[in-house]
Amino acid sequence: MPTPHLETVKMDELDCWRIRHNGAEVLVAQQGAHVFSYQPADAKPVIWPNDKAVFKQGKGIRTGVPVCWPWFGVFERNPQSVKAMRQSDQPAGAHGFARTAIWTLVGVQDNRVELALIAPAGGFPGWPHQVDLNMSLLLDEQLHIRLTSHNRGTDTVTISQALHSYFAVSDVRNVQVEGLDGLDYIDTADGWATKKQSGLLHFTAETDRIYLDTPAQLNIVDKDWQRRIQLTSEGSKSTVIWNPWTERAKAFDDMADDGWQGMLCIETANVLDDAVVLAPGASHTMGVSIANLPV
Ligand SMILES: O=P(O)(O)OC[C@H]1O[C@@H](O)[C@H](O)[C@@H](O)[C@@H]1O
Repeated sequence: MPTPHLETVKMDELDCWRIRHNGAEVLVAQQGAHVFSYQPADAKPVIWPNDKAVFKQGKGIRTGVPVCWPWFGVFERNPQSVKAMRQSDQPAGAHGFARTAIWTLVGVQDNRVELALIAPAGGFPGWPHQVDLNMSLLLDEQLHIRLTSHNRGTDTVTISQALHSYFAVSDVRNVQVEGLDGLDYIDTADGWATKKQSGLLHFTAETDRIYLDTPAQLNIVDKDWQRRIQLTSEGSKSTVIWNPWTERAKAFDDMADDGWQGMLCIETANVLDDAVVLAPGASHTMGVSIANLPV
């Protein structure tokens, strides 16, 4: 049963919950187990407040932390081992089906909420595997998000996935990302060319990159807002960094034309060679802890 820390709220068509702890607040939609707001006590929002986001059944929410699973991004760009898991003649939606599935609330304990997406008998439509998902949200001085995939079936299953987090920034042109220096990345906005990061990452154009062998800790340094968003990941060695910039932003009906300026996606991921292989009975947890710290 919900404790006083959890309250139900409705956002247009979607049932959602508000979690509160020591002045901090998180909002999560039942559809997609989708965190769409994280407001630490006495601070600016950490999640991008997109006033054009839509809360409709069957449609992804363009902010917060969409759960990309069991494939990431454009299906055809996934490793063959991930693509082989799907059995369907229908077009495959970008980022998989978990982000628009209806999850179940399975536990509430003080400042922790657990949601689950249990595979039906025979698996999911077009993806016939017995892999259950559990999402744990823990709110203390940070927000801790943990996504566990558990293979209950008898076949080995390979997935790619991401916690596709949209962060609020003062202006993406003025922030930097620490922790990537020297890493190889795939520049998907430049024909999937492999490149090497030199120094801090800053933003001057559309950015859509997959960083490989990423460390457990990355920081968004935002001097104008005098803050650092510290991301500490587990179970992930790849990170997607995305900002649509001017032209691509205009093509989205759920983003203002200038919305790209105030957002930055840093996506804790298991993609490309970092895809997860789940033997029968095996589990894998990918997570991120999000802290709002002074610069
Ligand atoms: O519009 P969607 O499906 O939510 O995807 C948004 C973006 O998600 C990012 O993860 C991808 O790298 C981008 O290529 C993509 O455009």
